[in-house]
Amino acid sequence: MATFYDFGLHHLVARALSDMGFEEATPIQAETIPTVLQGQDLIGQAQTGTGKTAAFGIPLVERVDSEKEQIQAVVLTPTRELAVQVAEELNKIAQHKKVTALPIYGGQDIQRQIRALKKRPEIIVATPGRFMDHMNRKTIRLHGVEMVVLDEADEMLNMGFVDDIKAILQEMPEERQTLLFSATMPRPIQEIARNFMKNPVTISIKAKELTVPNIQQQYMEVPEKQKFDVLCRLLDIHSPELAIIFGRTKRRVDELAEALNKRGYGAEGIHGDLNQAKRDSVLRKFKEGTIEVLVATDVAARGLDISGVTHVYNFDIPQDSESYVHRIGRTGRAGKTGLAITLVTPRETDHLRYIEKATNRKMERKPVPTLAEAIEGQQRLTVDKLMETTGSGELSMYKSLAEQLLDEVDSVTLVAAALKLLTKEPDTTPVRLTEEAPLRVGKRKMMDQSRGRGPRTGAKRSGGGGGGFSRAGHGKGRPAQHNRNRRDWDRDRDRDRNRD
Ligand SMILES: Nc1ncnc2c1ncn2[C@@H]1O[C@H](COP(=O)(O)OP(=O)(O)OP(=O)(O)O)[C@@H](O)[C@H]1O
Ligand SMILES: [Mg+2]
Repeated sequence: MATFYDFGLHHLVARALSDMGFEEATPIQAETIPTVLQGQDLIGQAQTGTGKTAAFGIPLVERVDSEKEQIQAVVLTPTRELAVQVAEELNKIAQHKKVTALPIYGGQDIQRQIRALKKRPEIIVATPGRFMDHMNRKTIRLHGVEMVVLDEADEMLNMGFVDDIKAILQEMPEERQTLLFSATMPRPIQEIARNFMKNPVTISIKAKELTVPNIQQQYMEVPEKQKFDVLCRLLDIHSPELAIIFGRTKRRVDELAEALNKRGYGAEGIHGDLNQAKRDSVLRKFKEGTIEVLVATDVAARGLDISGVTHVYNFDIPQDSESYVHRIGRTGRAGKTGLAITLVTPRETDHLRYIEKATNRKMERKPVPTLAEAIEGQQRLTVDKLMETTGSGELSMYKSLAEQLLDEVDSVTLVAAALKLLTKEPDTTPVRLTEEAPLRVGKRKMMDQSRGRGPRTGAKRSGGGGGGFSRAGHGKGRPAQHNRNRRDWDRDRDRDRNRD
């Protein structure tokens, strides 16, 4: 394994990595850092949670010159939260070198961003919509840009973003270095990418499967009407430290979060229709553990690195295999283990098979948990808490009371009553969830797969075609069922573009 000293990094960068607890380079870092340092264009693919951010972040910080006082590197990300997170990681790598990474994204006060830009940060991490806004206002100067990174490159080059990306890249100096990173890099996207890269090398960490082995993958076949009760039972059984539940649409996420709260779970939703202050506060509460359950659309599927996420539940099966890979990749990061469970209605099993085929990994079928198992799970949790408290040694003020009580009731009855009080018993409060139509595999998708091309990406985006990078045929094979709710798909990227 390579250590960071092998790359000949500036000692201030090496020191920062050691402060961050990075000892050895991950495989994608070991393979890409020397190439990126040489100035080569590159497409980097490696599984979720394997350190792609630092794979581009280290050479970026290494190569920018703090004396130059101009923007020298730009990283583009598909969501605002990811822009913030990537900027944070870059600033950690840059903590000892006098280099700053500034996040620029929609939903944040633009005047504040303009003031921050005047301080001449060396690196900008941005969502495309707000970045274009600054380009048009001429509040961002790009003549000094030497490196551009598209994080989540396949998502960025999907139809919803490609025109923006093209417009942004046209404003950049020709002789720049362009880097693309993602855990999924479908071939059509790589072909698009070649249009604006110079002889890129592709570095792909060889793995039999697209997903990391430390995520246990399971599925359950459940009729639509029973999905919510099953989800509640699963939460009771697993008592996750932190869990993300993915729903198909924004409405679905709102309804799920409300329903979970009614049943006594600390949950909040995140999606692109919420204002940024709300999105920020929900994510902050989740990271702090104030809420244990984050209900999300695909807006939270990519890139987010939140430690302590032990479980991912696909309440609705994701519509394409890329979405599946990224969603479940929110757990099992940096070598940790995780559990991902997908609920699938009987009519969606073909769709599940398509995902399995595309990821080259079978999900383990599990029976639907029973009510008894849910109760048992909660009881176990209570017992654990109780036993932990017996060891805490701060019970003196309760002991005489306990002795008094034991004079009146026998010990078994007393402990049983305490257990009952402490246990969250299954809650059957009625909830309202609008039913979703089953997601079926499109004919085209199946055909692509049988021809060995893998599924197309970009089916979920509507509009935005043309612009040189889009390809004929995009958007045609969308399963009919998708159309019904299309306006409700979380198209956060469009909001970034149109409204900010
Ligand atoms: N060399 C390293 N040693 C220890 N930890 C590391 C190292 N490199 C990265 N990490 C940590 O691993 C975690 C995952 O990294 P990162 O978010 O970059 O993954 P990723 O490959 O971009 O995943 P995704 O595909 O989901 O975006 C982060 O918490 C990061 O700080
Ligand atoms: Mg990443």
